[in-house]
Amino acid sequence: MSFLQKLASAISDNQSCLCVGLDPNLDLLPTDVQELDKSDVQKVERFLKTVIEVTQDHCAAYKPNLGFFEALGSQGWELFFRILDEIPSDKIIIADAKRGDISSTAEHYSKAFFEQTEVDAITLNPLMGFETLEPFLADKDKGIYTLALTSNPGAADLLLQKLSSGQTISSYIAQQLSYKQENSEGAIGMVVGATQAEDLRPVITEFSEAPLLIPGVGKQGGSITALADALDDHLGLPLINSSRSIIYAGNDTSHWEQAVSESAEQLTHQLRPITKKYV
Ligand SMILES: O=C(O)c1cc(=O)[nH]c(=O)n1[C@@H]1O[C@H](COP(=O)(O)O)[C@@H](O)[C@H]1O
Repeated sequence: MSFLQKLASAISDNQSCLCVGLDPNLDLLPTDVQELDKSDVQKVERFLKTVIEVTQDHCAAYKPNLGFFEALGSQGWELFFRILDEIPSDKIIIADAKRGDISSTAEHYSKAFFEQTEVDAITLNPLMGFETLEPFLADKDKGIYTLALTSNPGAADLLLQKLSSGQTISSYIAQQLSYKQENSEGAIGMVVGATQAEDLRPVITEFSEAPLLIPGVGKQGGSITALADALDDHLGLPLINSSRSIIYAGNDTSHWEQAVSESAEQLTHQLRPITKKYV
């Protein structure tokens, strides 16, 4: 099944465009997990397995962020593989790795993620130029999400700067990606921040069929209403990511698993005006 077919099925089967971000921070684990008589890696494993178990009825995708696994050392990398095995096979899995390097290195990043793991997609940084994306685009069963307009304040430092044409760098990236998609097997998507709703439209208009990965709702404060408005004419399927507001939702309660499940369910419900446009 192609990446785009799998993405469409994952969203329609779950009636949800929610992507649960797996960002395991040792300092934020629920108290009863922190108090387990186990190693840090074992605690994180227990935590993430439970998060996946209690959220899988309410989401279309999971996005493990490699930084949080790499911070646990070599065992963290092994844990990443075990966590991938826990994710149901009908979910989209996005490795949030934000890689980007010269082509010969990119070929190895592509092998590392697309041949050695079961992920469906990877996040990429296009700063080194568009040819660096090519090694990830040979297979129609795989997708890339390229940073286009990030959710953080620093998006203003570069991505929202204007070129002499008057176009922002974000819009230019989107335009170039749409040209690249014409000659690529793999699916090209874009990362755009929910916190940037007012600047989103000119960017996504340049590539209206792009699947979107949209972080920034929840802890970063992006508005779902403003996002729904900005996505009004967009054709590509969106995945809306939230990490901390879901996976640490239960930290102040004794039944944290239930709070995690409820927060995923609630966000899926809040995203309904967006989801129903696409299913
Ligand atoms: O590529 C990403 O996923 C990403 C891009 C971006 O512009 N902003 C952004 O927050 N992210 C990631 O999305 C997640 C957001 O986490 P929360 O703010 O906890 O929902 C983190 O894993 C970030 O690294």
